[in-house]
Amino acid sequence: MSASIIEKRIAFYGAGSIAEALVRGLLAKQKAWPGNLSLLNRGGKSERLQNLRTTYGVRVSGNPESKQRFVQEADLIVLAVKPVDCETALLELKPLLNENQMIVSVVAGLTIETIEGILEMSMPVVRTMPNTSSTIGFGATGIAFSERVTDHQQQTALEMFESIGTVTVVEESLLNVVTGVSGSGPAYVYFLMEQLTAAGVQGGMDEETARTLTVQTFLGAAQMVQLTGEDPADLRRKVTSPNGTTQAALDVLAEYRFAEGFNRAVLRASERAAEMGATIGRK
Ligand SMILES: NC(=O)C1=CN([C@@H]2O[C@H](COP(=O)(O)OP(=O)(O)OC[C@H]3O[C@@H](n4cnc5c(N)ncnc54)[C@H](O)[C@@H]3O)[C@@H](O)[C@H]2O)C=CC1
Ligand SMILES: O=C(O)[C@@H]1CCC=N1
Repeated sequence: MSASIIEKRIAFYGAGSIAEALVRGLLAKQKAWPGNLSLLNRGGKSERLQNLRTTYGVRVSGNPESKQRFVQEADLIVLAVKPVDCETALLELKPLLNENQMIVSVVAGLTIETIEGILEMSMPVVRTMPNTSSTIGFGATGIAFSERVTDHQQQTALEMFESIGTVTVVEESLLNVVTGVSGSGPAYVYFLMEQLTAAGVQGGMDEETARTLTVQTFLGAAQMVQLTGEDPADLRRKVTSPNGTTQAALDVLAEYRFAEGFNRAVLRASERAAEMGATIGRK
């Protein structure tokens, strides 16, 4: 059997933000045919599903019968519902699955053991933590495989996520930390961008000018790290003239214990992933 992702039929169980990000990324990179992708949601003819069909040309369904058919026909089932909806979703999937298919979960905190426990069958399970930048091919995904995943299936899953960004294979126990760092990470970056723009506006700039300067600053800084290979701490020191403006700003951040707060925030996200995961299947 071919490992190539383009030949696979993929059913996304849950048609929310991350499912759309993955679909858009795969289609943009021509790693999937729209006719091989189905986006399945709860509820009948929702406006969201119709929009997804119109925008991407994919198959969509919120109707239990056609949802079942799309799942049964699929090679890969991407579980993309909120943690709170996982148990119900897995119980709906259970009678429809066979061992030649592969489950690819993107759910924060949900362990391979919990998935296997709810399904009560030995399916190949891939646990991942992508992020929404996958939409534009700049995703960062952490990935771990259950013992049942064959080498071929690993290649298929890796190809899927490599086509929309970088992929890092990790021990499953690290995936909650991956969630804190890169799964939730884009939100921290957007938050910083919001603050930088707002400060520019407060200083007297118009919104557009502040936003243009902010976006280019983030793009430039990320590219500097990637293209020079230099340590961010060294690059930071090069911006920071002794007793200059940057030092003055960093002193204020230290006064507000920004580093400590930020570190706590990321670790709290990881903890939260574990907490959410622990509630699944314990009803
Ligand atoms: N949004 C993000 O940046 C990321 C999210 N994730 C994970 O992806 C999962 C989904 O997150 P989002 O896309 O943000 O959520 P979302 O709320 O946008 O989408 C979830 C979708 O699942 C549907 N759904 C719920 N129960 C269902 C069922 N039984 N059958 C079919 N569809 C059902 C809902 O109607 C909703 O459209 C979460 O578990 C989250 O941890 C992972 C990485 C990044
Ligand atoms: O906020 C959340 O729970 C999800 C997981 C990673 C990003 N969004």
